[in-house]
Amino acid sequence: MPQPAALDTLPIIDIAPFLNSDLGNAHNRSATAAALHSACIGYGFFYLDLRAFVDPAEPEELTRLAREFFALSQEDKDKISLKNQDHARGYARLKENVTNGKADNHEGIDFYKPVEHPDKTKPVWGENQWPTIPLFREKYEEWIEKMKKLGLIVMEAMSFGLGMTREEWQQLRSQVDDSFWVMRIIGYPPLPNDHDGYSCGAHRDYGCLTFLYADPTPSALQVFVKRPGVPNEDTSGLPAEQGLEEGIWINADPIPGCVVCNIGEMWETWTDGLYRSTLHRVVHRGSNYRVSIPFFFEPNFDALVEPLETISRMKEKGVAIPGASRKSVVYGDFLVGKVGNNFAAEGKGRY
Ligand SMILES: O=C(O)CCC(=O)C(=O)O
Ligand SMILES: [Fe+2]
Repeated sequence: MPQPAALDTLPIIDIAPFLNSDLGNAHNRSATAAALHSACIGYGFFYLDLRAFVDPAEPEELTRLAREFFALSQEDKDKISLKNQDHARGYARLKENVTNGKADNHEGIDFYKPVEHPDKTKPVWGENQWPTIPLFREKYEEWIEKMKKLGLIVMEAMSFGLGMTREEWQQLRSQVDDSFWVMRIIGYPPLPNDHDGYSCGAHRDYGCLTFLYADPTPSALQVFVKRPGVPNEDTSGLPAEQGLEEGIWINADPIPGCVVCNIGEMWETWTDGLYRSTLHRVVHRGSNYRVSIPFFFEPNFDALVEPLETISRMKEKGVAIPGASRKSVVYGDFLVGKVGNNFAAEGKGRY
């Protein structure tokens, strides 16, 4: 029997056992690794309890700084427009981002890993543009360093969950140890009833791991959970190939001390479809101005992403692997294919 929507909540996973190398906590590590594995198979989304890793005051300060930026005049915000740069790094106005052909009701700033020899005529190869608000850059750079560390920690925990050998983990680690990360700061005014689209339309994240901290606004981020037998009553705005999928939208409301984590499309290649990147969207109908600050921990720009050895072993053992949903790819080529279009497109579209 399908479960009623109210019972569906995402699992909460404590990353603490992977924060130090205390050999005594092998048991807790296995529990965390197993929880990650089943969350990736069942949802592609979960909460990560980070209380042992970050002080909750830190991300709160970041959303405060973000609000200070979004409260500036349009003219001042446009000073760091992504159009000054490579059309990816910088500020995008309200409705400038387009998902599934519809304008998203948000504004935001994107920062990418800095590159040597920047060239703003090349997709994603320009320079970051920082607001001049005091401490803005310093505080965000501290958070980026933390999220990069967290990315490697979660990846290592996932490698245990997938039964990878230590050598295989080192090989995977070498594909993500110079992550081509993205730090995104998003501001959402309330969604007007007559807006043709969403606060952020349904999409999958395309990379590796997303760590999303959001202010406490409830009922904004929604995750599409497959439920065979439950016809999706709300297919509007879904990508065309998803329109017939059976399932429900569940809320992923913020939990104090946690970030929401989801896996991107590169995991579909690594696991030959065992882990799937899950659709999500933002429908913010409340009356406040919502701020979220997702950090995208991505593979290295030149990483060749292809199915992992451990998946072949699972197949030999009879584990049902859905099969390649996407081809092996060099991450940077894949990324440029996604965001490079922004050069040509009228509206910017990330997904
Ligand atoms: O703001 C949110 O809650 C989600 C944003 C998101 O999904 C994205 O930027 O990829
Ligand atoms: Fe997303």
